[in-house]
Amino acid sequence: KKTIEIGVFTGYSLLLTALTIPEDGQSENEGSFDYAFVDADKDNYCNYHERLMKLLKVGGIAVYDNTLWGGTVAVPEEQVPDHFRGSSRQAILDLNRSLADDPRVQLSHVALGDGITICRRIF
Ligand SMILES: C[S@@+](CC[C@H](N)C(=O)[O-])C[C@H]1O[C@@H](n2cnc3c(N)ncnc32)[C@H](O)[C@@H]1O
Repeated sequence: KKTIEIGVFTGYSLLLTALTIPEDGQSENEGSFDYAFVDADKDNYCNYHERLMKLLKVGGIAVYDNTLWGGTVAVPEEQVPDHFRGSSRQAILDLNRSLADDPRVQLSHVALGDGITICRRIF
């Protein structure tokens, strides 16, 4: 019912969320969000994750977009095309590693679009 989105742009993904939440859905407060969708500046994904671990309730879901980064997260460094290189790709690699090591969440990676990672806060 309570959702937050970081990186709204056209509002396309936010609209999908808005159409899905119940009529009495709303947005605010620490430890109380059911759902978060993150599709903003990749350099801050790890920071957003730390904030969301406080904002989400236990059992709440955070979804991170672009976690395949064009598939280059699974490509040897020397084979990554130049236009995929840079701080954003490094930030996605850092996020993927830190989520895999994060005992606060259960993870599911979905190879949909540019990759989404679904995290459920478990404590
Ligand atoms: C890829 S777009 C998001 C697309 C959106 N999910 C949609 O369905 O249209 C990324 C958005 O993140 C925003 N953004 C970038 N850095 C941000 C920041 N530090 N804080 C909040 N939003 C940010 C950009 O302005 C842009 O609107």
